[in-house]
Amino acid sequence: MLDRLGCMNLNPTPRTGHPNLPTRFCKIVARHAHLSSTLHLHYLHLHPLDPQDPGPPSTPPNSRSDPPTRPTSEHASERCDAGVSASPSLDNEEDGTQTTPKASASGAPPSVLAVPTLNLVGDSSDNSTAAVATGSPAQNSMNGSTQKASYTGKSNAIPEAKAQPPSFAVPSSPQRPTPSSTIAASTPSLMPPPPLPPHPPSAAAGLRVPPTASGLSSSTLAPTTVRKQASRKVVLEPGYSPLDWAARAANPKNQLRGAGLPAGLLRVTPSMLKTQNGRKGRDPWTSYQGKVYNISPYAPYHPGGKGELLRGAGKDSAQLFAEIHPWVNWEGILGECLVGILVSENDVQAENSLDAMD
Ligand code: HEM
Repeated sequence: MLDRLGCMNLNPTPRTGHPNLPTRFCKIVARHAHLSSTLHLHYLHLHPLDPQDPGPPSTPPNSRSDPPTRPTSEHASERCDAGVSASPSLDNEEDGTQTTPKASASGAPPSVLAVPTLNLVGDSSDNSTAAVATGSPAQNSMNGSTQKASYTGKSNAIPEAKAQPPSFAVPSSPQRPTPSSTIAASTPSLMPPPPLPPHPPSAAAGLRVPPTASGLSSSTLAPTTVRKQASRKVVLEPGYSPLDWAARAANPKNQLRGAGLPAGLLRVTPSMLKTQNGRKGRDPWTSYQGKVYNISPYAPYHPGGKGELLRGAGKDSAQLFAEIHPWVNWEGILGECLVGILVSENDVQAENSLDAMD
């Protein structure tokens, strides 16, 4: 009877949606051979899903006479496992030596029994037979020629094919023997592996400074440390802050140019400027951009100290000023201290000669 079950499992059942069901069922039967009669009934109840299966036999299964040498559990399991693909053994049972009718063949025409026998060998046109051999619905969608290549058509090769299902030739890229390709080869979706990501640029290439037309090198572009000099500001006396100076400069009565000067701007020669150095009771004057300023009133307000400011007395202070604090608004601070304009010695001599002619 178990042998009959194995034979019945050979029938292709693509409509069931679970092609592996017969195989699993046979294994269960092999483990529980003592319940074989009951399971047989269950199977016969499920079996009519096969359109070619006429359904349960007209006679009760237990009324049949099983062959005396077959009903062992091991043999049943072997036949079940092999029965998925072992159609040649079925042929042996279908020959004239087998007198007992098969369970699935009860009332079925001989063509039904011939279905499993033919198609492992080479009938590529019958995909349903190949589905029996593989037991996978997804594999059923594959063409039969591939399965034919896997099954050599010899009965002794069938158990090996069962133990290791045929590979359906999804050519995994030899350049990428990755697990993803293996999965793609074994899964029914057959989705190709994702493309390799582009190689990221190397760190050296990303950090390299491209050559420039100006010829700057990486050492030139390297951050330089700005060395900050210590402040040379002095502590001013109370009442001599920048705001105090601004308040004093805003009052024209303070006469920041100096006492005793004419109302207009003086024409100051370098020799005259040189004598205005702050000594001998003379106010210190300095020139800046062609103009002469009396720096005497600003000296106590100078943040850098009086001594620093008087370094420019009697001469031009443009260079010193630019070296120390070019951002300072000279004219804005010393505008009210303007004495005159700087002229050359020749210009003064010519002017004096003209005055003499008059
Ligand atoms: C001979 C020319 C001068 C010298 C040698 C000189 C020197 C200095 C020095 C050493 C400092 C301190 C800088 C620091 O370390 O913070 C200073 C600050 C200052 N000087 Fe002069 N100075 C001169 C002319 C002037 C003039 C003519 C003015 C005004 C028009 C002026 C306005 C200032 C101001 C406003 C500061 C403060 C700058 C700041 O707060 O950063 N200096 N000066």
